[in-house]
Amino acid sequence: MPKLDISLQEEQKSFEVEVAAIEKQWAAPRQSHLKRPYNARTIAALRNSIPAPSAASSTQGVKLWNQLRTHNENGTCELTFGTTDPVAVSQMAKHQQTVYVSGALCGFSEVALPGMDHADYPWDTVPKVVTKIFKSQLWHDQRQRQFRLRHSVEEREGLENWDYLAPIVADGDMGFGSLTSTMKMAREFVEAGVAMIHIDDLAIGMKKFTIGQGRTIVPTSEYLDRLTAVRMQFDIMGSETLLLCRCDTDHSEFITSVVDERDHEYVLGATKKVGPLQKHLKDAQAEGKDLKAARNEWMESAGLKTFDEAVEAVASKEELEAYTAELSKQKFTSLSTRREIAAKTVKQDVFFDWELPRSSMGQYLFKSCVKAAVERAVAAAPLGDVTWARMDSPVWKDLVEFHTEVRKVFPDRLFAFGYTGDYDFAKAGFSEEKVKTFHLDLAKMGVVWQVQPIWSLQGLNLVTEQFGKLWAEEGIAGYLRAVQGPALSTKPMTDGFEKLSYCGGYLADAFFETVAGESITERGRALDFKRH
Ligand SMILES: C[C@](O)(C(=O)O)[C@H](CC(=O)O)C(=O)O
Repeated sequence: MPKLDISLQEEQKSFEVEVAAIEKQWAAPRQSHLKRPYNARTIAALRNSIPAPSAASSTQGVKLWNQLRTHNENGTCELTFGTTDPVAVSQMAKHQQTVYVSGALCGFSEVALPGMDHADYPWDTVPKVVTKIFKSQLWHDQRQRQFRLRHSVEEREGLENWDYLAPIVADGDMGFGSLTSTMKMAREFVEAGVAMIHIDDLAIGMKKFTIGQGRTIVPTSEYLDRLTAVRMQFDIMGSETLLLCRCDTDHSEFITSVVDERDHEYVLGATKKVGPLQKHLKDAQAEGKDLKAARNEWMESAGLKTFDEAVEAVASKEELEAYTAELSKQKFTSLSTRREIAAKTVKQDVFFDWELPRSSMGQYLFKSCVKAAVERAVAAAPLGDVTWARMDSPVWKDLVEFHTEVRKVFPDRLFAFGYTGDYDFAKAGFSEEKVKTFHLDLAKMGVVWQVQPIWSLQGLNLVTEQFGKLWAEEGIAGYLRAVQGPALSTKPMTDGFEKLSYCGGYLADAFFETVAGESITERGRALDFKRH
């Protein structure tokens, strides 16, 4: 094998040049808000000796960044939706600035074995869909450009000119494994041309949106490690790709471990001297009792509380004040320190055991609240560009609290928000008027990117069902009335077979012409002009 033809001095010099370039990129306005736990020298040494294929992702990332910053300045927002279909994406170009590739949708329509969104599909499923979508965008961009440029400058004035290259935002779920799988996934996304990916704090295999029970988050430290792994991979590739820090802390019921003291405030323990939950369940099983009922019975008997609530339950007013005053001297306090403070400030013994309620898989019970989500979002913010606290329902008070509190620490923070298909706005107390301005009210708090992630599931299902009925009942007459007619007469025209432009006929002709000369397509075009 030939050796690299480079002297030691040249090698060192090119390394120093690379380090300087990285430092310059990190200091530029696009990235200056990011704080890494590593330095440019470490990253430069982790790079290949030729540039990584990240140009498209960088271009799209910067484009998205500028779009979002502009929305932020104007108090407006981008409203997009999720799809995995290139045809749908081509129409989105007319009304949306961005495209969302949803993991849930990929899990329904892009895998051999579909299923409910438990993020249980292979780790490269979503990156592959991004590849498909981005290539389709490039194709539309190319065929539109070629179509336009075969016309004179004057003629072009009246031709469509859409921005087909809408930045793609994609679902990276929880990173799909350890640090190296998270890095591989991030790399595939960048190579696919993604503009932004989101990474959440759910435990692997613990995304449960069906029965609700059992949604589990990882410790703050593990969440930050995931985000750092993605950031590092972006840096190794020198890409400008955006990282959206999503946290699913809202309504999570468990946490996998108590290794990080930042989470201790929210872990629930038994405050009554009961036996362990697992033993109670085993006994119930042996006796043939209903396990769900047995679990509920145990939960009620255990007096579940956080440590602070346990203190509050036994302390006098003065003792509680002394406890709280001592506690507020530091930002995060571990359980053992909390115990020490309680021992000093509260006369009565505080019984609290977070081991007793642990699940059969070892999870601890977690009491989710907006404050916990805010703390995670604040800890994560320096690693990413945008923040999203996924919420199960649109509780306006919580939304205001979350975004206001994060902005107290990061005044320019950009946020994302996801509308799930079954949000019950009426139940959440919204009037019709308030729903109408909901997205704009959110935008005023910096929520500049808003997505209906699963439109393809709810919307496309609905449209397909309606069309299926019409077609079965009315045949071609129904088709002409409800589909072909409006598609051909809508202005701007819904792409379909418009002058062979949308379907790429002229682009294919251009390839033939370039290779074999004009004559090869003459007959075909003559026929085409007759048709239109
Ligand atoms: C955004 C999401 O991650 C997705 O996969 O599309 C889902 C969507 C949903 O459940 O509506 C999520 O919010 O977790």
